[in-house]
Amino acid sequence: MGVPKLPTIDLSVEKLKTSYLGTCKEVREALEDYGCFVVNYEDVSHQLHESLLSESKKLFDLPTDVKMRNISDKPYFGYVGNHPSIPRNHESLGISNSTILEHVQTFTNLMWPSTGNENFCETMIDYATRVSKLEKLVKRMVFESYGVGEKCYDSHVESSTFLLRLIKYKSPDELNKLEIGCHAHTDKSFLTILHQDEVNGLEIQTKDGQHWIGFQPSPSSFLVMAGDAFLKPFHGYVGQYPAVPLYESMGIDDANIRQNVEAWTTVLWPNNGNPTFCETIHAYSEQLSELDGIIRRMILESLGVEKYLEEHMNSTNYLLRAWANGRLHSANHRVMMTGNEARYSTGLFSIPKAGYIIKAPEELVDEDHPLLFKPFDHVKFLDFYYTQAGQTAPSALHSYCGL
Ligand SMILES: O=C(O)CCC(=O)C(=O)O
Ligand SMILES: [Fe+2]
Repeated sequence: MGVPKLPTIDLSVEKLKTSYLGTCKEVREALEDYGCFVVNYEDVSHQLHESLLSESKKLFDLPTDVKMRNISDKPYFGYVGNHPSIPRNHESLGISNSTILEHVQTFTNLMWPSTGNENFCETMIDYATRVSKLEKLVKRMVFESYGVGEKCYDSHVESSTFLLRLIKYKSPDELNKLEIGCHAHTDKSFLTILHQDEVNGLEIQTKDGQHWIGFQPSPSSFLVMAGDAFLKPFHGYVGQYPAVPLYESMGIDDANIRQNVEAWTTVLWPNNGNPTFCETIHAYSEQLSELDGIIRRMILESLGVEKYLEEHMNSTNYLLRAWANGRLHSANHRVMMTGNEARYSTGLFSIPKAGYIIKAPEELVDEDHPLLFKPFDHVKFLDFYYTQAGQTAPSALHSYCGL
C-alpha cells in the first residue's frame, strides 16, 4: 500500500446546508484518524492570501534586533530564531490576541515605531478573524458530533484566545540537501490552522507512525489540526474538566486482584453492584498481567538475570486505565526543507486564555461527586506542567491543584 492521503473536507456553505450532520461526522472522523484535515476555505480571498505573504516577507526583512523586540514570557509566543536549540533556518514571530485590533496594533507599532504599517495591521487582523471563524466552526462541529453541544462549545470559545505565528524557513544552503525546518512535534493548542505559500515542506505522520504524508499547499488550502489541549493535556486525569470535554478516564489500581475490582465496582454501583463489569475487568486484567509476567521472564532470561524475576514481580502494581471519549488524535508533524526557495507559513493557534479560571460546573458537584480540583488558571498550570516537577509527577494536575 502506498502513502495514505490527508482527508479533504468541503466546509462550504452549500455543503453544510445540505449535509451538516454528515459533515460533522467527516470532521470528527478525520480528527480521530489523522489528527487533521485539509479544507479549501473560501473566506480568505486570493488577494488576502497574497497580502498576508507580502506583509509577512516585509516583517522578516526587518533587522533581527527589531524582530527581537517581540518578547513574551511564554515559550514560542515571542520571537524565535538565532538560537542553538532552534533549526538554523527557522525564524518566527507570534502575535498574541491576534483577533483583537489593539493587540495587533501594538505589535505593528513595536515593529514599525516611526512609520507604522497600516497595511500589515489590517491584513493580520482580517486574516486572523476570518481563520478564527473556521476554528470556531470546526470546534462546534466536533462537539456536536460527540453530542456534547452548546454548553461545552460556549465555554470553550469563552476560554480561547488566538495566537497568530508568522514563520519563515530559509532554504538549505546547498541544493539537493534535506534540512529540518521544524522538529517533529504535536501542538499544545486546542486547534491549529496552518496556511502557507507554495513551497512544500510540511509533513504529517500517520497515526500508526508508518508514514509521513506531505502536505500539498494551494492558496486556498488550510490544514486544520487537533492540538494536545483539545484531547489529552493531563496524564492521569479523571474527568469533569470543562476545557477538555472530550477527555475522560478512570484508573483501577491493582485490577488483577479480585477484591480490588470488587471494591471499586461497589463504589460506582453501591446499590446492587455490577457483577458483569467486575468479572470482565478482573479477567481482562488478570490475563494481561500474566502476559506481562511472561514477557518479563523472557527478557530477564535472555539477559541471564532471571533470579530477579520474583523481586521484580512482587514490586509491581497494575493500574488499569480506561479511556472514554479521548478519541481525537493530535498528529506529529514536522517541516523538511529542500530546494532553493524560502518557505513562508502561518499558524493560528487557539489556546486557553491567561487568567481564565477553570472550575467544574456546579451541576457536576454534589455529595457523591465532590470537587476533585481547586479552580485553576490553565495557563499557569501549563507553566507548571513544563517544569521538572510537572513533567515527572504521576498526575501533574493533581500535584498542581488536586483536593
Ligand atoms: O510551518 C508549518 O507549516 C508548520 C509549523 C508548525 O507546526 C508549528 O509552528 O507548530
Ligand atoms: Fe506545529
